[in-house]
Amino acid sequence: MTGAGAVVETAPAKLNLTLRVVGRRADGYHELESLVAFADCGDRLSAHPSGELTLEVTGPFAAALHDAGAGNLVLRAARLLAQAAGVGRGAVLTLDKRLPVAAGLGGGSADAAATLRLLQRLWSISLPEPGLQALAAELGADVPVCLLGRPALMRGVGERLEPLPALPPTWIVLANPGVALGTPEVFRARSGPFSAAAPLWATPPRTAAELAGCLRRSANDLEPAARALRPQIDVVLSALAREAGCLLARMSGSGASCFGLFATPEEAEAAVRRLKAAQPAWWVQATPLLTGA
Ligand SMILES: C[C@](O)(CO)[C@H](O)COP(=O)(O)OP(=O)(O)OC[C@H]1O[C@@H](n2ccc(N)nc2=O)[C@H](O)[C@@H]1O
Ligand SMILES: Nc1ncnc2c1ncn2[C@@H]1O[C@H](COP(=O)(O)OP(=O)(O)OP(=O)(O)O)[C@@H](O)[C@H]1O
Repeated sequence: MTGAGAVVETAPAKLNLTLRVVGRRADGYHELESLVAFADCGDRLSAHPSGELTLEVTGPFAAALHDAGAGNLVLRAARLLAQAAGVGRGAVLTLDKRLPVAAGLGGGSADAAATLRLLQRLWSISLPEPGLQALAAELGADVPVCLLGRPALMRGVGERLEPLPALPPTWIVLANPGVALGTPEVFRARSGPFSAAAPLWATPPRTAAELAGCLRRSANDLEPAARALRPQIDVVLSALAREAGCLLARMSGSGASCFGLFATPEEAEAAVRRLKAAQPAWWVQATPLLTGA
């Protein structure tokens, strides 16, 4: 329930459909080339007008979020926006945490981006797009793409975004084995040569099967390091790949969440039923891909 004057935003899960690590900057951050898209499931954020800035976290993954205080990305985004826009007001914020935490689905980044959108509405302000994107980049590498919120080719450390034409209708099964994995740990553990940048496709894919075919030409370069740190990822990937109709199984971001690509909701939902029965402790969801159409 949201009361009078409340505004609501969704914070969709981010998927790295491909992720190439193409270099490393002098400051230690890695240069990436990643096809990013979003799933139609995520956290929910609501806000009421108030003089103070407060945050309450609810939902299935509230307890997994160790920092619901000042360090939370929602409050950091709110303070940054208020400062940049010269706003003296606050908000009573409620975050319904439905995405697993430290899971490769960009939950915190999606929440930060949703906060920027939500509070602009609540405070009746509209920052110019470049200024807003700069605030997003200050909050985290994945926040700019979450602010864009549509399929995009992400380069640099996440600040160079090329919006893409709509992707074909596709169903996603998300699976997380219930083990957290921190992004810095995975980047530290990555070894081996950097990938070369590569074109995504000659012509945009028209079906889920064609999309899977294009994605197969790239990988998630963070997968080997993440799998070595959390062997449960191997179990998730092979379980997804065995499901009837699964066109591609891959890890998202720095893990440990993985996704399977399906052409139909029936196949995706049947896979979820079987995976939940076999692995009751996993978080498993079927959801459409947000195609950007
Ligand atoms: C792996 C991805 O999720 C792919 O979309 C992102 O690159 C990570 O995005 P994020 O979680 O928003 O990352 P940040 O919170 O900015 O960075 C966390 C840490 O990950 C490492 N990091 C992050 C991004 C990047 N391109 N290179 C890095 O080496 C850095 O050690 C950094 O201190
Ligand atoms: N609102 C938030 N939601 C989730 N995590 C948050 C939030 N605010 C701060 N954090 C912190 O951010 C860290 C990363 O959490 P998040 O769920 O965004 O990871 P992730 O899904 O692996 O992100 P990415 O895909 O961007 O690497 C955690 O250590 C978490 O405590």
